[in-house]
Amino acid sequence: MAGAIINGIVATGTFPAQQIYVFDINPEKCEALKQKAGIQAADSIRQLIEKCNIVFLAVKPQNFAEVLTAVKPAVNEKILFVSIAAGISTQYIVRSLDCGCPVIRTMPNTPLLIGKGATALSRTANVADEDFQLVLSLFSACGTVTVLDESQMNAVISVNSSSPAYIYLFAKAMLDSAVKQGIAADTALQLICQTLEGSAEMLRQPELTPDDLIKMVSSPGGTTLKALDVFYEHHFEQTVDEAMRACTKRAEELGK
Ligand SMILES: NC(=O)C1=CN([C@@H]2O[C@H](COP(=O)(O)OP(=O)(O)OC[C@H]3O[C@@H](n4cnc5c(N)ncnc54)[C@H](OP(=O)(O)O)[C@@H]3O)[C@@H](O)[C@H]2O)C=CC1
Ligand SMILES: O=C(O)[C@@H]1CCC=N1
Repeated sequence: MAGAIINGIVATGTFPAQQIYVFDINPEKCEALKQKAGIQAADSIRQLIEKCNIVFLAVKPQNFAEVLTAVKPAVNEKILFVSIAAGISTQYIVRSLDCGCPVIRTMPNTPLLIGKGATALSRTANVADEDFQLVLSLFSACGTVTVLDESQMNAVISVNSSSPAYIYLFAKAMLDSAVKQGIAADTALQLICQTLEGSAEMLRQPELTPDDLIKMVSSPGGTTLKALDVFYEHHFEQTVDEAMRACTKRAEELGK
């Protein structure tokens, strides 16, 4: 994800590459990011903290304790932290650093790689408006941004951030079925992608609800109703609800 964010920021010229530093515990990944995006590499977390006044925390939630322990000796209240980690609260970051640093908690998604991300953000009360606007502009350079209360930041993972995986799974299942029914995979993929894009655009029409849209497709006595019958028989909506709640539960566990 760090790579996706850096590439987005550099590609859109939102921030000069020479002013961006990266540190990854794996020197090869660090070098690859440096070469690909034309940015600088720091030798250690400490050096990174000393060079930067906005620090993105982009490690897995399981690595947060060790990273914050390494950050703590060099931290000061002027550094703004931007976390992209699932489940990690701003309170946890502030408490671990034992410093009243401003913190922005974000939840981006992988379509950010192609400038089509959807990022949710929340902030601690001491984040300056101009700093928040700057971080909003970094993410909005690679997609849309939505500001939420932090209390919603675990649940939103299931909505925008883990959800690309459910959509890819659905697309894969459609693709497999299309191939089994004799349609060439590349043809089916094009049709599925255009259908997903078109359907998303239809969902954006404020006067049409998802139920209205389902009705528009479902001719009486026709094919769609037969397909929907199978989905309902297999409790499709309940399955999606259970999956999204499992996602949120895992975020809560990761934050403990
Ligand atoms: N993937 C996604 O779609 C999304 C991910 N996120 C969040 O982004 C974060 C990163 O996820 P993702 O990019 O998938 O994970 P990755 O494992 O790909 O990236 C994290 C990187 O941090 C490195 N790392 C581990 N420990 C340290 C350390 N102590 N100091 C410096 N670097 C370290 C890892 O190295 P190593 O591999 O050796 O451990 C790895 O290269 C997570 O918190 C996740 O919740 C948020 C939204 C979407
Ligand atoms: O699977 C994960 O934990 C991360 C967070 C959201 C998307 N990927």
